[in-house]
Amino acid sequence: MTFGARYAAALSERGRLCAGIDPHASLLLDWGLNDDLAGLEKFALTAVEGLAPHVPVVKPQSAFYERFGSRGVAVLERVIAESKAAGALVLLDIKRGDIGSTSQAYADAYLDPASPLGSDAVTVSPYLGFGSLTPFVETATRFDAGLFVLALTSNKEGPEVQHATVEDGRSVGRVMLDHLRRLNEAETPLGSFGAVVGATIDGADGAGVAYDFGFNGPILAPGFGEQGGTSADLARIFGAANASVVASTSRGLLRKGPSVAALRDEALRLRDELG
Ligand SMILES: O=c1ccn([C@@H]2O[C@H](COP(=O)(O)O)[C@@H](O)[C@H]2O)c(=O)[nH]1
Repeated sequence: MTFGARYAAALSERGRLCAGIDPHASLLLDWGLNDDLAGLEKFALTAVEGLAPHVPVVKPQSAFYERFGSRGVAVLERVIAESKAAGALVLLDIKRGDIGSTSQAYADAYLDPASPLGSDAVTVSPYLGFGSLTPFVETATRFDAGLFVLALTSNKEGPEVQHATVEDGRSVGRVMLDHLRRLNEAETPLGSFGAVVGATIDGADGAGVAYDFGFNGPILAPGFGEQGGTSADLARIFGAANASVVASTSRGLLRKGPSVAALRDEALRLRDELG
């Protein structure tokens, strides 16, 4: 089953919340844990226990595990395995992108199910040119995995690059969405090539022209919660494409811990709010 098909099924079964599992040092301390390897492990696996059985997608942010070196990465491997076992799709947030030959090694590391870090999907950066992502696209296709391409990010600095225009007048963000539209053409129920579009953006390019998010692919909307994005913003930005959006929250949700029940209850509350 393709990633797009698994994603569509997961959203119809579990709603549209993506749970970010980001072990910030400050959150570890809030949970009464030390900012060390044992604290990381306790935090991450508690979050998995509270969230992964209930949400369609979990999104561990690799940086927070890499902070602890190889032993932190071993914790990330457990987060991936245990989240999958709980029935969630794992979207590993790595934002990788490089020349093609190196991209192939990243794709092998993160998309091959036989790899210890093999995930259902990863975030990738197209800013070495969309074509540099070809090894990711081919590897994702081979393994029925997915990609989420940074198109219109949630941070305020993004428009400097993403609203810049190319020769034919399209903004860079629109060019990325058009590439995804081509990759997802004719796929049912949904293609496997998604976009990252912040829940914080205003929905239009620098010239005020609204973006068309009907590219037949999954959409990850980070910035929901802590960064200010709301469910009303999602409806306004995405219109009919909102049905393919998972709204991603990390800190806002994780602050409800360390109680497993409180994490679950907040995830279910947000799921209901998102509709
Ligand atoms: O445009 C983007 C792309 C990715 N992110 C990531 O999402 C989470 C957001 O965490 P919050 O605590 O809910 O703010 C984090 O892992 C970012 O690296 C993003 O925020 N914006």
